[in-house]
Amino acid sequence: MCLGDEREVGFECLRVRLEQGGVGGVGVFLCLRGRVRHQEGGAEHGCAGQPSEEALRGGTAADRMMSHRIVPVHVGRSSNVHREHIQTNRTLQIEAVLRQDTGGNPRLLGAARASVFTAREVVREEPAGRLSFGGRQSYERAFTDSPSALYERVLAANPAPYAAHLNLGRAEHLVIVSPELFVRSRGRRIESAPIAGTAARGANAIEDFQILRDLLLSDKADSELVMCTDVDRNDKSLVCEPGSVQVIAHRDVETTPRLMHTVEHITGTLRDGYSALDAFISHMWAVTVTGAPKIGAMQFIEATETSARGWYAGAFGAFLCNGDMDFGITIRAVHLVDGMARVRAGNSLLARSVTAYEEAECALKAAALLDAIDQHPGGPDLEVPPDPPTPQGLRVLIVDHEDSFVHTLADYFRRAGCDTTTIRSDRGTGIAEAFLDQASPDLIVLSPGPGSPGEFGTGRVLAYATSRRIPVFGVCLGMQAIGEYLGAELKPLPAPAHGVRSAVSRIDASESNRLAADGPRGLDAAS
Ligand SMILES: C=C(O[C@@H]1C=C(C(=O)O)C=C[C@H]1O)C(=O)O
Repeated sequence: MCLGDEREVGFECLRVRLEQGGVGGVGVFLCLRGRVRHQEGGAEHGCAGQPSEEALRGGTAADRMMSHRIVPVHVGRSSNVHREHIQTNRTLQIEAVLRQDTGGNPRLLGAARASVFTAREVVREEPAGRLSFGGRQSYERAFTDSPSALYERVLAANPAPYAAHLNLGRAEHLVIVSPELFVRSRGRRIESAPIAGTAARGANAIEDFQILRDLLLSDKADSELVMCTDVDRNDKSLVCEPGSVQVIAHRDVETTPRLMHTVEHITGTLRDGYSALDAFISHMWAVTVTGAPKIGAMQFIEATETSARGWYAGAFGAFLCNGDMDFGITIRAVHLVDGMARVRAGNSLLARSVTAYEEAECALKAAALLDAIDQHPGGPDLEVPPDPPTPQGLRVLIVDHEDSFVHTLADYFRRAGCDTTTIRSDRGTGIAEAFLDQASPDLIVLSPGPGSPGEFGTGRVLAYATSRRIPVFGVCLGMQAIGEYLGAELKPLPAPAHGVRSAVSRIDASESNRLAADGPRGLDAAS
């Protein structure tokens, strides 16, 4: 299928091919260009169909196998969808915007012109409460690797619900790991899931939680998503039964290994006379990659994006023989052509957007892909920090006082290369000396536990360790046991603190030396 100057012509081509039907195969696999800009001088080619001989000769076997085929199938009847033409609006002249943005700096105005991020200056002109889309950040690298090898690397690092390696012919490839559903249908039910609101994942679950909390509390992310939802509901109302359009999830959270997003899920039931293809057309182009209100946002894109989007922000997926369809949005995609790998990224912009943040967000979205490109055999080596030296073979005996951190503790010691044994301490009697002799530990770790040390006969283990000069490390109840053994008095806290989150503060070296010199008597055992 070719989308040329007129989208309608393109869709009629598609419709004709779909309605030919009757040819074997499972469905029509499509990848649509995400351009909203008209191309002077005629139609574009190579969006689908058989790849050229030239393309088939190049690349690995896997690259060649990824060549896609169009198989006509029947998916439904003709469209009644009302279509609107996109008017080209060039009142905001790109050059003027760039000059304003760069203050006429020739370095920025020169070769980097196409990647200068001008969104804020332009958006500032926009009425508040309007969502525009900045799809202008483009990153590129020389690329000589195999496209299928890149796909495997990218996918392994970024598992995604909409992933594909498409051989587009003429040695042009797309590698896509998109998190975003464009629109899908199952029978009469259609569904989309606009994403707006992005943050980098934290280093661990605790950081993730804080980042997620900030994202959910972000007014800006909320406004972006709500505006997207309004447009998406509007898209659905064009083809759905009255009253059937529903937001079934609001600001749901979806994560990829490097990012977290807030997402809506919106469903509707197709009206009689409309097919999956109508649903596809009515959602074009997805609000999350254009903006709101849609037509004005597309005019903004026309006027301000300095290069045509090409495949970026289009859609890829399949129309199936049973009339269903499932399409993802072509974002998080690497476009491979002419020995270059290009990654484009964009984001939602509001009048209150701050350029630096938006720029950083684009870079963040592209980073996982760029890292995978850079890892190719001829690319720069990834810096892998050497493992810290680990004390091999130290025998650690962990005395278990019925606590829920015992095996976590053991895991820490194992990670450090220790040979770890865990033994449950009998209540009242502790650990038999014969066992301690047999274990012959280099370190004894007294675990946390409920109650007080005396209940576990910890004194017996400590006496054993002292007599043989074996170091002891105590955690919580274990530490209290050491304190009590050395004569400290234990007092209960005013209120139970088990399982309650509390701040941990770091004390400096002089403070810890003072505490050590004062001995455990100076400590409130509960602190
Ligand atoms: C357009 C992109 O991302 C879109 C914009 C998002 C946002 O503004 O937070 C999130 C996901 C996508 O809908 C992209 O990755 O290039």
